[in-house]
Amino acid sequence: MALDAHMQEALEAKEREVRQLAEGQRELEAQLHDLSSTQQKASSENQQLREVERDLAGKLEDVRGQLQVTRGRLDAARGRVSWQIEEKQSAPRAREEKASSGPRAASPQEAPLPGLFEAGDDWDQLLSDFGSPPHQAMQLTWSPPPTPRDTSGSQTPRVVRQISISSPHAELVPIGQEQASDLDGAPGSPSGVPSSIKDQIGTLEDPKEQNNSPKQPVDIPGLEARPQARFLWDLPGVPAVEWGSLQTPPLRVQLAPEARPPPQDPSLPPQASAGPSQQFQDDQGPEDPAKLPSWAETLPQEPHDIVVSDPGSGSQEIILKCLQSLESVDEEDQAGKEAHPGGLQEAHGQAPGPDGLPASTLPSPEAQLEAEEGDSADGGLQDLDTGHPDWLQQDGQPTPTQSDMSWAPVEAEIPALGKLILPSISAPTGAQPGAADGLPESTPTLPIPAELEAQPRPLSMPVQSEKEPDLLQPEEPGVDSEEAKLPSSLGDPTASKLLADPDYLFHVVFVGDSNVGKTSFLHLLHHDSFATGLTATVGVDFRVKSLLVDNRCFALQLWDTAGQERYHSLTRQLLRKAEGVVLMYDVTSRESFAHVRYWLGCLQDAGADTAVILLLGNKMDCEEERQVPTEAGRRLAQELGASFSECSAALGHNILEPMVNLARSLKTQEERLKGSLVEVTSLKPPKRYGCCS
Ligand SMILES: Nc1nc2c(ncn2[C@@H]2O[C@H](COP(=O)(O)OP(=O)(O)OP(=O)(O)O)[C@@H](O)[C@H]2O)c(=O)[nH]1
Repeated sequence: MALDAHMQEALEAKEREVRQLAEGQRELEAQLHDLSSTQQKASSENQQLREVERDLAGKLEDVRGQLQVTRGRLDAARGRVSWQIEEKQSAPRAREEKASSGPRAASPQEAPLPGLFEAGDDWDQLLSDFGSPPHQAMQLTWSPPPTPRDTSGSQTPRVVRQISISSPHAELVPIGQEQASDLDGAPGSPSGVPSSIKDQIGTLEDPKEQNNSPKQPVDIPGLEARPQARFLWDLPGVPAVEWGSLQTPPLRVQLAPEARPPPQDPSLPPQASAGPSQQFQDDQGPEDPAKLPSWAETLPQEPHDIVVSDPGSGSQEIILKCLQSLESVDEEDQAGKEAHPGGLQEAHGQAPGPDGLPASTLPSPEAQLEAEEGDSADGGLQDLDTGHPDWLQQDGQPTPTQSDMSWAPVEAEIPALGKLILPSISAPTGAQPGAADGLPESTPTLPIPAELEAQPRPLSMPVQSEKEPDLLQPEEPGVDSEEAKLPSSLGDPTASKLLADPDYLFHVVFVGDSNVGKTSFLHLLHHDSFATGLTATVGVDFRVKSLLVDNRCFALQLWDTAGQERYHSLTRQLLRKAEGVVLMYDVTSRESFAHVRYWLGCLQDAGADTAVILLLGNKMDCEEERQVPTEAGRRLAQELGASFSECSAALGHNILEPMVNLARSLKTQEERLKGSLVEVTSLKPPKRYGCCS
């Protein structure tokens, strides 16, 4: 019985436990239910949040796109407005200058356009700046900003090249008249620069000083008035024969003055570190505008002249301005052509100012490119040959032309040139003492332009003076001098003929991130010297390189674009006409390599699908800092269907060879395209005429 009673109690206790457990289970189930409903709510909220996020991202993207468009428009508007302001201001300024006695030194205060091209531009502020008349007369010059060295500021732009554009005309004639009696023929002294001008450009006569001095904008009153001036590609009514013809007055070469560097402005951004390239700049000590290249200008006296002061930048300023006024130019140009074939002032409704170039004189790059194409179709390639003196260096002895006889009277006889061929102009040996004399590298130094590039009609490019020591050819590995060479001499009739009538002309655009070395590469290609302290490219620049490859003369019009983002829209414009594209990256910068795809996208956007692409990794001399293996470059090139090469602009490795290969590829591509064109046309049914015809 006792056992039964115990059992009974135990059973009851168990039952109680079971009941408690069941209750606990119910509670837990209830909690679970609560939790799952909470979870459901949370997940639905999550879902909503995700949708909202997606919405916001889309809107953000839209806003970004709009911002970009707005930026582009502001950029274009800013360019136009600044030009218009300059034009308005230039007339009174010119009068002031005439009234003032003595040479007018470039004033750093008045040099830069307000805030132009600064990274942290407040666009509204800029526009309002442009909208309100400045207190000081603005001049057609951009001064380089002071360049305090700060290696930490890698994103800040390097010194912006100084730009000066004016349109001399009215006062060029007296200058030209003075010229005959005012040539000193001294090395480094440009021919045809009247003493008055020389006075104003101060240190011009001393080539060494020229090398050691910073580039300064110099306002030469005598070179500013040119009511009818038009840009090179836009010279209606100008007989082609006038350009480069030996019947025309000789080119006048004007070396820019070398002046003191502008006072340092602490508000301006420090110069960006160039990464591995720093070593080259460090050699120079604290960078100052002295490293900016000295410059030269050669002006054809008739009938339209453009003065561009920026060594090594060729037509950069002109093109930049053209691109800035892209939107308005076509109509205005058209109107101007109808109303006033000699110039575009009327189209703008502006009185011709003494030194102002109306904005309408700035054709779009497209117009320019088309003009060039038209010209080449019409009259061969004469106008595209810059007369670049590369071919003069075959024997290491530049041959002077009529234009530079006063510079280097002993060098050679004046070659007989084809009537449309503007002679190449070589600078005297003394023009760049640094390279030739073996001056220490620490001499401030930008490669002094000793080459005068001439752009004949209608590309009446300013002629630049830059020295071209004969370094490249011998150093160029892998390039057979028989296969790839520059025409030897203007005195050589074959060379002259080739230059006068190249077999091929191609537009090649160099693109790539800022600092990868595009300008350095091109500088080396043209001047056979590595340019230290180069400034960041502004807008675009172009030169023509003549190459003799496989017994064919190639004129490569090489466009150097600015890697800085603010100029990408300009680059995209150029890419539309590109036949060849050099996608350059820096082997020490993974980022620049990654951006190759971005540039390729730009190329595709521009519709230049048939362009021949060369992928070029620069700075291969910086092996220690290398971030992009050669193999990666090769693979990418394979993927893109591009040719590939690595080079070093600093050492001069692989400079000419890739260009030679590119020329060959361009030729092949052109032949291929021509072939397909023929096929298409031959498929056309013959024209049917009416029964009466
Ligand atoms: N070590 C080394 N430095 C180089 C080489 N090529 C160029 N640099 C340096 O790289 C820097 C940029 O060169 P740039 O030629 O101005 O570069 P870029 O691509 O034209 O730049 P943007 O004009 O801004 O587009 C300069 O400081 C050059 O001295 C090279 O082959 N080796």
